[in-house]
Amino acid sequence: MINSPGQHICLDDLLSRQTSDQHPFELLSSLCEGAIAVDADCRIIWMSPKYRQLINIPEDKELIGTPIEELLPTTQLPRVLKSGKPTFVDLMQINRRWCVVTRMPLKDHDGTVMGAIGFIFYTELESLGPLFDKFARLKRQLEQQKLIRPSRYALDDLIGQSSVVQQLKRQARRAALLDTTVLLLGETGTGKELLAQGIHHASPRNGGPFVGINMAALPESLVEAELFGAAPGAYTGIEKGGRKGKVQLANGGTLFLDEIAEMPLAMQAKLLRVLQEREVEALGSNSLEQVDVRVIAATSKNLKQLVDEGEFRADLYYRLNVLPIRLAPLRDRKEDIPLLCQHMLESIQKQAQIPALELTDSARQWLYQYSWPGNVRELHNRLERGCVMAEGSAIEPEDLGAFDDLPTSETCITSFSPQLRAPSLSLSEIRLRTDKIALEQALEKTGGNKSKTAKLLGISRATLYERLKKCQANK
Ligand SMILES: Nc1ncnc2c1ncn2[C@@H]1O[C@H](COP(=O)(O)OP(=O)(O)OP(=O)(O)O)[C@@H](O)[C@H]1O
Repeated sequence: MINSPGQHICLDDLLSRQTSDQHPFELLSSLCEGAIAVDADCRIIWMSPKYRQLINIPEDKELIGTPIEELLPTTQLPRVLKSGKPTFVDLMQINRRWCVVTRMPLKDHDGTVMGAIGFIFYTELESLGPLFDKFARLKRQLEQQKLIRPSRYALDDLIGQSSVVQQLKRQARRAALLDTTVLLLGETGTGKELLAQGIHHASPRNGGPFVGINMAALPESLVEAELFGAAPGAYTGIEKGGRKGKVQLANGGTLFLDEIAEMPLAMQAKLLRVLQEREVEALGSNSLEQVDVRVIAATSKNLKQLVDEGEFRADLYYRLNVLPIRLAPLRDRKEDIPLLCQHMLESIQKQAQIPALELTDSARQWLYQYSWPGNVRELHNRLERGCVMAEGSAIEPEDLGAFDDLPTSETCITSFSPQLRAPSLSLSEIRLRTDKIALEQALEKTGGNKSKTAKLLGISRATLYERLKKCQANK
């Protein structure tokens, strides 16, 4: 999605162009595959005939005044209204069809947002085939390059004010000055790779390469050649002059071995030789090559236990465990969450070029009480999701997926609602009935006001309309 803050359509200018036989919006509509306009309350004020056809609305059905979310629950026009900023070239699914859309705010001469208009430019995405192909090619290249990762981060990029993070940075700075092997221990997503890059960056080796390899991402048959290289003729298809392994590529710098516990036992012996003798023997070669690498290994597993179970070589374990550094899980340093959120939201919004979005108080509270099994990576992913799902100018808990994994409230409701006690009900039927009871009660409380009902239930208006529709369809 691309957007640009300064662009909008001036409603007054548009209306002044009205001729007796042509509505001003129709002029715009002739330029595209369909268009829809809403007022400042998000109610439909106009829809082009082509748009009607696309969403299968009969010509004689009156739509003026209908809240757009009733018709299109996933519409992004409310967001454009709130932010006052356009979004250019976004993909949207309308009636199971992907379309390229552009949305613009409608403003008066004073710059007040009076409404918003959405245009569909392409419904036949085949014409965009070359663009999708290019995207797929770049994605493939990126995935291949994930095996060799340059050092992009310094220790200052490690965000956190908590005493554990401050201590971690001190340990890392000391480790950077020594040239010994470092073993990073921590759950997935705690920042082990980030720390490895930071250590390399702060070390005297920072002029040399940082070569990362993820042992879990390599099929066992490729490990030897990828890691230690292959001599010419070692196997069919090998390059003429042989192939350098990651160990040779890291010469003079740092080799980061991620998920070291996944390294096959036979390869562990070869790695030990690199650590002890500083020499490497390429696959199919009978000569040894001197290398000067500093190894930083990382694991989320209990390596000592793997040693006891015979899954990991004891001698390698002791060689790697010279300087162990443990990274705390996010649930043990929740005081870092606000600062992490601030940095991550800024970077996500800058990268996606979307307007700034705040977290609501309830979203902040949820972030604080959640247990974070996926640690900082999960926090980043949830914030990214929040930026995509949020409909207004703030991110709500449900935009972060707060309720996705929770057992639904039916377990509580069944205890007091006799309608839900029938033993023959399936879980989805119970869920549907629970939703229905909650919706009916909330609508009654708010006198049928949908915005207030959504707020009361802690869901967006789009979700409310979606649930109402589902309940109606399953009456
Ligand atoms: N303290 C931190 N400050 C800023 N970003 C962080 C921090 N910790 C982790 N991240 C970010 O979280 C994501 C995951 O971090 P990283 O890949 O270093 O974790 P990991 O422990 O190596 O995970 P895995 O074991 O699954 O490979 C990355 O995008 C990283 O930049």
